Amino acid sequence: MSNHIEAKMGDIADTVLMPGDPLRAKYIAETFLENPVCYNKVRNCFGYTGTYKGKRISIQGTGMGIPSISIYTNELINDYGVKTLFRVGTSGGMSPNVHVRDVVLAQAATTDSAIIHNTFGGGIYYAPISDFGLLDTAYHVAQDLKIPVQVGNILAEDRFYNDEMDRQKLIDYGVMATEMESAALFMLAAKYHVRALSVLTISNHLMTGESTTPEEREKSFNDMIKVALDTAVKA
Ligand SMILES: O=P(O)(O)O[C@H]1O[C@H](CO)[C@@H](O)[C@H]1O
Ligand SMILES: O=c1cc[nH]c(=O)[nH]1
Repeated sequence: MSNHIEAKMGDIADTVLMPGDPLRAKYIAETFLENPVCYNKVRNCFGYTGTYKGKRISIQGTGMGIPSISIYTNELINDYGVKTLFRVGTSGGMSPNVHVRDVVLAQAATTDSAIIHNTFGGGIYYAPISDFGLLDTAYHVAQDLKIPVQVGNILAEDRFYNDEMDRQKLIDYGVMATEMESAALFMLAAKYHVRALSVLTISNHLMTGESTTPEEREKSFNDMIKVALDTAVKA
């Protein structure tokens, strides 16, 4: 048991998919895993372990934002020995090159997070990046599955509602889409020498106004999940 997860040691696999929405964790476990067992209901941040194509995999909801995912990432790594972490989340499109329902592999996560800056202090602006091995495998898994993916820099921002961000400048510098967690996931994975990747689905587009329904955000986006699960099996 850790501060926010009631699982016993050994209940959680060494590879974990991490959706922000705990109900998406339930959906993934019940839809994709064989023999899913729920190991966590603390704060309704559901966690499940089962098998996928013979590999033991866990799915852990993380809640929204860098403070919340940082708690689960720290505890999964340090209290349960997790070695490979995939965020599977929704993301707001920014670049005109991405569209609703597209899958994005986050190569790096630009951020305005004070947590990241305060970790280093001074004039350091740390560049959180995903694990290249996972990124490479996910890219080729997606090609094999004939699921189009875009790879590149995303934004992990502290505020969902943020009308002060100069989004056009970020787009001009190659940032494709925004979400709220990947920078912390990548930084903590680097700190503890484990592997992390974010596989995202564009749920809405901030510049064009395209959108999806809350039900679709909870229950669909199966392409993203298949890419993450098949990468977990191969990586
Ligand atoms: O769909 P999830 O994984 O929660 O991710 C995105 O959705 C939430 C905002 O609605 C934030 O957590 C953001 O990163
Ligand atoms: O953080 C997020 C996630 C999805 N869509 C957004 O606009 N922002």
